[in-house]
Amino acid sequence: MGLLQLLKSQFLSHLLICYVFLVSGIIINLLQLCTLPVWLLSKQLFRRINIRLAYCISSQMVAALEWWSGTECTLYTDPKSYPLYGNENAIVVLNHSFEIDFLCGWTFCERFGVLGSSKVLAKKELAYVPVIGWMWYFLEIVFCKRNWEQDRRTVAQGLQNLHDYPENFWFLLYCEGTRFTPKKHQISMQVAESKGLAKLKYHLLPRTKGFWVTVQNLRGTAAAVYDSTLNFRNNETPTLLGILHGKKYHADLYVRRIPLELIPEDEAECAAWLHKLYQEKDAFQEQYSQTGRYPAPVVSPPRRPWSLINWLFWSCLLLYPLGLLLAQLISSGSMLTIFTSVALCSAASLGVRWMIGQTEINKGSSYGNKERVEIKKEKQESC
Ligand SMILES: CC/C=C\C/C=C\C/C=C\C/C=C\C/C=C\C/C=C\CCC(=O)SCCNC(=O)CCNC(=O)[C@H](O)C(C)(C)COP(=O)(O)OP(=O)(O)OC[C@H]1O[C@@H](n2cnc3c(N)ncnc32)[C@H](O)[C@@H]1OP(=O)(O)O
Ligand SMILES: CCCCCCCCCCCCCCCC(=O)OC[C@@H](O)COP(=O)(O)O
Repeated sequence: MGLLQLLKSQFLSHLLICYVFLVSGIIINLLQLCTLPVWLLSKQLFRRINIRLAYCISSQMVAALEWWSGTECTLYTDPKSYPLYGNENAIVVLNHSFEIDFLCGWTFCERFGVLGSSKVLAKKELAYVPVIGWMWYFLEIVFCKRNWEQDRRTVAQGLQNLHDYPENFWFLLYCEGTRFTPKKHQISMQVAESKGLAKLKYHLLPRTKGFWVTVQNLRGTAAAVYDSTLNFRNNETPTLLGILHGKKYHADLYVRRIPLELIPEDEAECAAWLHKLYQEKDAFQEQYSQTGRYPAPVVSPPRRPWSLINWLFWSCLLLYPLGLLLAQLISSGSMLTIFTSVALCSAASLGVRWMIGQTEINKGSSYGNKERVEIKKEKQESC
């Protein structure tokens, strides 16, 4: 084992990375809070400042993926579409089977210069996650309760607000609505059967309402849908903990650019279009699992140094005072102070472990786990 590999496997390294992420994140969240009065003076200035502050947080996770774990991300796409990536607003549709799929998405955002402004239709629970969830408030991320009756107005309003967004953004939509598990797959295929839809092998049945409302509300704002299919080589199941331990993965992303005008306006036609898209995505997955390739050439953008520079900046800024504090603590010899410091470090470490838990599929929600009869019963009870 090399020295670097040894360093990556050490608990102390992980503790320091988490410390930098958590403390810098909270400082940035506080700075974001201070930008609120700017909204009253200039909404666009507020947005531009918050794009940059958000970049300082999300790019730390990208740096962990690209520079700490050395994970490689390969893009397969049509070379004619390539120059448009990062230079237009787009709706990204991505399969939802991996714990770090969002992080690979962020990596591509970083490489095409839209990381700070990237958006997602996120479940409401994520809004309460410190650092990331709080950062999202200031980025005008659209949250949903995964209950159409409650979401239809708020989601449409959130999307309308993005009409005059001052910088290019990608809006990520996981149409499956939840991470893939064998049980959720089995239940969603029962729904597909009952609706006379073709069965999917690698995806859950897509939820069509969020897609339709997104396309309708971003017409004139977004130029295209980027249909994206992500896989990892060697059947790996990557995790955020793996990244933290410096494990290297290799992600392959296939992107097709579909102009927004090609998507039907009528709700039922739009839903049928999405179901067809997922059948095509399923075929790409099948091809990938058989051949390890997608039907497009490799046009990979290289990783950029900015995420690493940002990470080194925050590390230097926060590790220096930590070192001084530790030295003072040890020389003070006060057991109470040492005990309090150890307790604080443990609490911070547990806090980050809880945040990482949010990305773990086995700790995922029960959404999509229930039979249709149960859902109907719950909806009737809540009425
Ligand atoms: C060049 C490079 C290109 C690309 C790079 C890639 C990506 C980078 C881009 C951006 C990155 C940005 C940010 C990333 C950072 C972090 C992201 C992290 C995570 C956040 C993700 C989430 O939180 S996912 C969860 C939330 N999102 C969604 O749920 C979206 C999808 N859902 C919907 O659209 C839903 O319709 C809804 C949420 C709007 C409403 O929910 P509801 O449950 O009420 O849905 P429906 O009305 O659709 O459901 C009822 C109908 O569904 C049928 N049904 C019942 N059971 C099932 C089942 N198990 N499966 C499928 N369908 C089911 C039911 O029969 C109902 O049908 P009807 O016919 O009666 O309507
Ligand atoms: C520098 C690195 C330091 C590591 C710090 C860890 C920080 C953790 C950040 C948590 C980010 C949360 C994003 C979670 C995205 C996600 O994957 O959400 C799941 C939902 O789609 C669907 O949920 P479900 O229905 O439960 O499958």
